[in-house]
Amino acid sequence: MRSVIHAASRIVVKVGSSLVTNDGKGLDLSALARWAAEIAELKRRGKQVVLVSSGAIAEGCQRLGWSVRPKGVHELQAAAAVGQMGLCQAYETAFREFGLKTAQILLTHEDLADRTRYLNARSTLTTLLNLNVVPIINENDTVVTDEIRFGDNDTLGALVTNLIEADALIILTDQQGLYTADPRKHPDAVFVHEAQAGDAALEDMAGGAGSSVGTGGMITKILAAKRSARSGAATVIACGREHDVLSRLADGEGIGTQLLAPTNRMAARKQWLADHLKLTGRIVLDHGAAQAVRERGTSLLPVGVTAIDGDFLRGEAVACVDQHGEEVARGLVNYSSDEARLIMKKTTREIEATLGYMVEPELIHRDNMVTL
Ligand SMILES: Nc1ncnc2c1ncn2[C@@H]1O[C@H](COP(=O)(O)OP(=O)(O)O)[C@@H](O)[C@H]1O
Ligand SMILES: N[C@@H](CCC(=O)OP(=O)(O)O)C(=O)O
Repeated sequence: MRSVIHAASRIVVKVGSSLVTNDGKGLDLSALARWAAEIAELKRRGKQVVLVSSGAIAEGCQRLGWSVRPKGVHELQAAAAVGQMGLCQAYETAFREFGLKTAQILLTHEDLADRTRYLNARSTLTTLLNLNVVPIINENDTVVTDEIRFGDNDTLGALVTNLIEADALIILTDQQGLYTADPRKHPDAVFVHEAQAGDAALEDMAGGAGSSVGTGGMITKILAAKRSARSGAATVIACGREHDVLSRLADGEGIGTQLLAPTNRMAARKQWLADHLKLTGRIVLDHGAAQAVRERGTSLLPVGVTAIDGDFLRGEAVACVDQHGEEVARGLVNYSSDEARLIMKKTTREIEATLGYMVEPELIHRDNMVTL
């Protein structure tokens, strides 16, 4: 098995809390120095690298002298604020050794869910890459509330992979990769060298976090691979403690678990829609409309809509469901929920007569829609 990393030119590397903080015992500075050396080597080979690093909360707890991770959101946020300083200082120092500049980017779910902020984040990241800077990304833990958290950085890594249309996501963790079951609990579990990202069988193999330091476990890594595959990016899950892991992957060595993506790449705009986690409403389609959207990817006309749930504005993202409540598609609406309620079930000709104007004949244009 030859590693896909050999041919990848833009790579997102995610390092988990369990590695960065040496199982919660403060930042593992020697590990950070090793990854900096390896990333510098990848850059020397002409690859662009974005680093997604966890560890702020664990480092913050260490600095605050808290031996047990607190449960309260505000304590966790305070710990993240303290720890993020340490994390950035450590990376800045480590990369400076190799003449590389770093940039801190803290993202929230909302930054990637909003079209304008998403495009801004993408432009800033690609500008930094063109300036030969290593962007170091973490979740903006201090401002997010529970409902909108990525929670684990595997999901964030996948969204960043899609955001910058990277060729590959490398998730470094404390295991060699994916096993058929959690090796901490099942020592006889078998190692999985290669699979298709999105294969449902993988989700059954993967369990939760093995330590009290990590948050997602293997399941979030498998789901991150599935998400990254939507933009055509492959994912490699490998052990961050393995000697020269990144350079060996770049040499083509088949270490870790390789999760392959289909070769056709979804257009960036549709990809963004698929990642648009925050939906503001629901549109119920009649049988014919659901079939047309599902099978032929057509635009959604008001005439095919039987109900509107929720309050949304023009341009917001909504789910399109069939009569059984099953999600068929997601898309950006051309009309607000108030307008949509007035024009649903009506033909194109009736839109202007009802509203006094017509923005577009479609409620959702197919260019702004992704079928699921
Ligand atoms: N099928 C599996 N294969 C490998 N590891 C698994 C599996 N299921 C659960 N795990 C657990 O997932 C852990 C890695 O996830 P996590 O602790 O969240 O680390 P990180 O901080 O790197 O994200 C492993 O230590 C392991 O115990
Ligand atoms: N943003 C958090 C990281 C969350 C987390 O632990 O993620 P993971 O490394 O996937 O287990 C932090 O920096 O502490």
